[in-house]
Amino acid sequence: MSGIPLWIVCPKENAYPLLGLLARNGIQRKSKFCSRISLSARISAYSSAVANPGRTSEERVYEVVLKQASLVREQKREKQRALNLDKPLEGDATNWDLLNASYERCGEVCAEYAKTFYLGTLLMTPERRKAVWAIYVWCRRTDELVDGPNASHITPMALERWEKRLNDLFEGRPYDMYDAALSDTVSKYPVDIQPFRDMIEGMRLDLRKSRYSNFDELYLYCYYVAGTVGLMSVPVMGIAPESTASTESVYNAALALGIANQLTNILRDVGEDARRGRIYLPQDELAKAGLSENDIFRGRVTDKWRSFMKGQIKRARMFFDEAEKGVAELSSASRWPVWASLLLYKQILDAIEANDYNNFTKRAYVGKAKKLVSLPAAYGRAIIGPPKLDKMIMR
Ligand SMILES: CC(C)=CCC/C(C)=C/CC/C(C)=C/CC/C(C)=C/[C@@H]1[C@@H](COP(=O)(O)OP(=O)(O)O)[C@]1(C)CC/C=C(\C)CC/C=C(\C)CCC=C(C)C
Ligand SMILES: [Mn+2]
Repeated sequence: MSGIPLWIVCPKENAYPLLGLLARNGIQRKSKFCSRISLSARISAYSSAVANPGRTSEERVYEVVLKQASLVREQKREKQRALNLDKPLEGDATNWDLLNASYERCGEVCAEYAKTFYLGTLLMTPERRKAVWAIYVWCRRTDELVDGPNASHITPMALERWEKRLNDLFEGRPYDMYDAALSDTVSKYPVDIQPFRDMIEGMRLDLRKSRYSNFDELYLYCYYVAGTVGLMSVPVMGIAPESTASTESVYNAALALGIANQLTNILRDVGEDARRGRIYLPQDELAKAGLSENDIFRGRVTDKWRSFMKGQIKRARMFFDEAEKGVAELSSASRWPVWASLLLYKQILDAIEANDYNNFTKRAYVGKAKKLVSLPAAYGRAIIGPPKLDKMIMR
């Protein structure tokens, strides 16, 4: 990534496995009148046999959702701290200038790599916007480790050093100016380190694994590399004060958006990934559809392939649907960028269909005109806030 130094030092201290078993899902109002069918129940119709006889990946990931949600509730109770969020940074003038310069650099990187998203962040309060930029840059740098120009030199040891560096910045010892911005952000917002560690775990997975036996394995990968982004972002973007949804259910929607985006990314990039020897699609589902690895490497669009792709697209859309239920619960200024990115990414699925499911040699992309139309559409949705509890009860 241009302009971002990727040197990393120090050995790893600890890895952090996912733990836990819990029930979940749907936007749960803080009312007993509203219940929903769980996402997992509906998704399982599209996920063939789950290989893991114990907990599913979804159950394991939900532990992280609950932990993050409880951190947010804890912080809500610390009223004074919450009041400080939009106050100027503390410390002497030099530190303050340096920190501001760090945040500005994060904003520049964000503007360069994700223009639409950057524009959306300009609607947020200055403090929230800077914090989202800092998270964006850390995610981008982490992704660049395994996906960027230096990716062939990246070893598990380099990822260990990156994780050590993450631990240090969470403890207030940043290595460089981008880290300094994130270090400041995580000291001010109730952001847990777990999703950050898990994203690094996703990069480790990318180094050692190029096949996924079933959807359960793929789900975990999608959580690591993208669901984590949702969990990192919500504490900063904030939940609307008038929201009656439970914190967990908003985090669940955020997780669903990350999963939906990553599934879409995988469906878009089937050909490109195959050329790198990677097949992210669940092997058991491919076999069930009568498709072999060679069919993918040869890249022929057959009826079997079309029918397989229809099922995959349907599942990705279910995750988008789940995510959509949560966007209205976010703080008003954060809804627009989230809607914009959701609508834009979801249209990649339409583009795959429009390409007659040829995701081997044709890249599905959303043209400028469609992008432009999506922005006011996103704005229209963003002005709708959380449903009122009395209306929910009457339904
Ligand atoms: C508003 C908004 C989108 C906020 C998120 C900002 C943020 C911190 C983004 C970081 C993204 C990033 C650099 C992730 C690193 C891993 C990665 C590249 C994941 C893939 C993204 C797409 O990138 P791209 O198309 O460039 O992929 P290639 O590198 O070219 O292959 C991902 C597919 C996933 C990114 C995941 C999200 C953007 C999830 C966003 C979820 C929320 C913001 C939660 C919203 C809240 C509710 C309640 C729905
Ligand atoms: Mn990538």
